[in-house]
Amino acid sequence: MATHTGLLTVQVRDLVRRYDERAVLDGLDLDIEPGEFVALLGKSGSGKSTLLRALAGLDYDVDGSGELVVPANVSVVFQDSRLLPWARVLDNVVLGLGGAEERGRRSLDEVGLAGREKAWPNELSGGEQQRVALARSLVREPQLLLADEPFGALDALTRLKMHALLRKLCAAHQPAVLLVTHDVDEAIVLADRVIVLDAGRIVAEETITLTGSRSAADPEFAAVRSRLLDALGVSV
Ligand SMILES: Nc1ncnc2c1ncn2[C@@H]1O[C@H](COP(=O)(O)OP(=O)(O)OP(=O)(O)O)[C@@H](O)[C@H]1O
Repeated sequence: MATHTGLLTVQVRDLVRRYDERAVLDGLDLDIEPGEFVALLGKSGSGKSTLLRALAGLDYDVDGSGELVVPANVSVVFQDSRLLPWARVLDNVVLGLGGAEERGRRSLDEVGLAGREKAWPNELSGGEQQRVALARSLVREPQLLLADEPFGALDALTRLKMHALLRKLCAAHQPAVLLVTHDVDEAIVLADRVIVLDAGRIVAEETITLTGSRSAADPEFAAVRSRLLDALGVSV
């Protein structure tokens, strides 16, 4: 059930989610403030997508318990764009929002796709399709944006462009964000706070105080990366 608190955008207390009696989330606590960008790292199978699905309300049939407060207006972006292949780009963006064509056009302009309104999804590159998915999410002005490895399938150069775009969009729309990623550098570049999930709980947290373009060459960047890799059990 979705509830809006006004104080915190997300409030998770003692969240448990089980598959076949195995606790994948094991008493997890998490707060996200309005407009805060949180990146979630964790080994494969640590429960990142399970947490995201719980926040998105997409796991109503899963066994578990705990307190979960999320806003009413949540958008989700996945690794694949999940556009409807039989609907043109603009129609995908405004799907279900009667009479929102002008807003949809503005959203497409914001993601750099002005002029592509009438294109079919399969006429776009993977990166362009993810831009449409972002436009579709943000045109709804969500209080919370959940993103599950949204750039995971893109090449390195396109990823960098998408990082810049996402930062710009978040500055303009100011949703709270929970971004699941495997990429430690992506987490540091984008987030206000990076958390690490292990064995169903948050085991490490870094508040990112780097300013400007957040260069990996910055010694502070390297120090944060090293602590996060440590928490992930990766020795370098
Ligand atoms: N529907 C399901 N039925 C049974 N087990 C599941 C189901 N969904 C997830 N799991 C299990 O829960 C655990 C956590 O899965 P989850 O997808 O949340 O991990 P993840 O951290 O997102 O992994 P990855 O980084 O590989 O995407 C895994 O062991 C997975 O096999």
